[in-house]
Amino acid sequence: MDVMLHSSSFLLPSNPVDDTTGTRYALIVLNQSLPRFAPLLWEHAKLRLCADGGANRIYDELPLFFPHEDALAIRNRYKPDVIKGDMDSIRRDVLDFYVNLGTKVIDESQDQDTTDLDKCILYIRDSTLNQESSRLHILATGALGGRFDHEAGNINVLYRYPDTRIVLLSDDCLIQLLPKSHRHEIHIQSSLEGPHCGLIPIGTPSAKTTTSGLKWDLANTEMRFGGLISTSNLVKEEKITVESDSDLLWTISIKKTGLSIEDHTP
Ligand SMILES: Nc1ncnc2c1ncn2[C@@H]1O[C@H](COP(=O)(O)OP(=O)(O)OP(=O)(O)O)[C@@H](O)[C@H]1O
Ligand SMILES: Cc1ncc(C[n+]2csc(CCO)c2C)c(N)n1
Repeated sequence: MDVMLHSSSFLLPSNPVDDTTGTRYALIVLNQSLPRFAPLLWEHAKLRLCADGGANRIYDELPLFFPHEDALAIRNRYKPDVIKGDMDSIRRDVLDFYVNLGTKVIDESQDQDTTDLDKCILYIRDSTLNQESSRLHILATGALGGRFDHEAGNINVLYRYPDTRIVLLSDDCLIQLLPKSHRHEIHIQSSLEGPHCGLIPIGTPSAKTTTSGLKWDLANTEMRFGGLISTSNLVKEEKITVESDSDLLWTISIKKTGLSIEDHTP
């Protein structure tokens, strides 16, 4: 079984690991408050999308990260490549502003069966930047800590596209899928993330999960809702390994320190 490597090095101001592994990112801004590390993710990303009302967040909140600079200059500098969704949340003034800047707008108001996040994932998967030899890793901000139906829809996207590397982010934590098809090695950026973490068998129960590097490791342990699931676990080592007979969600806390704008402004 192949090993899949995971690292939250996209949270690092400079990206030495990704410079060597060549990982390329696409960013999706959802319609919730921007996390404090939004400018950093923006700079790392090769492709930047706003899901419908996410564009309002870029317009309204990005200038607040740069209180000493002109708001218009910031809005011009942080231009999304694409705004996609059912367009029921983006404001008219915001839409007009980005259309004038040359952002591509894709109105899919006819599709009321998939979420705006879904629509953005499909755009990235079909993008010419998403080459077979080097797939884009997708980071989605504002995915957690809001309305529960939206959160569940966001998590469902991880299961809809299990072959696409997607990380859901909030200010406080991140979530990603660990497909059962691989063994997983998670390299912990201990200055930026942890120690709280969890392994959650949300889609289907797991008869056997085995881990190393956690305070409460699992050894061929069963996990299921209604029984044991691994919440409030703690990272003990720099490398965590996970092997399971089910797809699992991995979640880890993001530290409050070391990720503010002052720490990375070029
Ligand atoms: N409170 C929230 N919690 C988590 N994710 C959210 C929340 N609000 C929005 N999102 C995410 O941002 C995307 C765009 O948000 P937007 O508000 O434009 O959606 P929407 O389709 O208008 O939602 P709705 O009509 O259900 O309120 C959503 O598809 C969802 O992925
Ligand atoms: C069973 C079922 N439940 C809810 C919706 C509604 N819905 C799901 S995604 C979406 C788009 C949000 O931007 C909307 C309105 C549906 N179509 N089918």
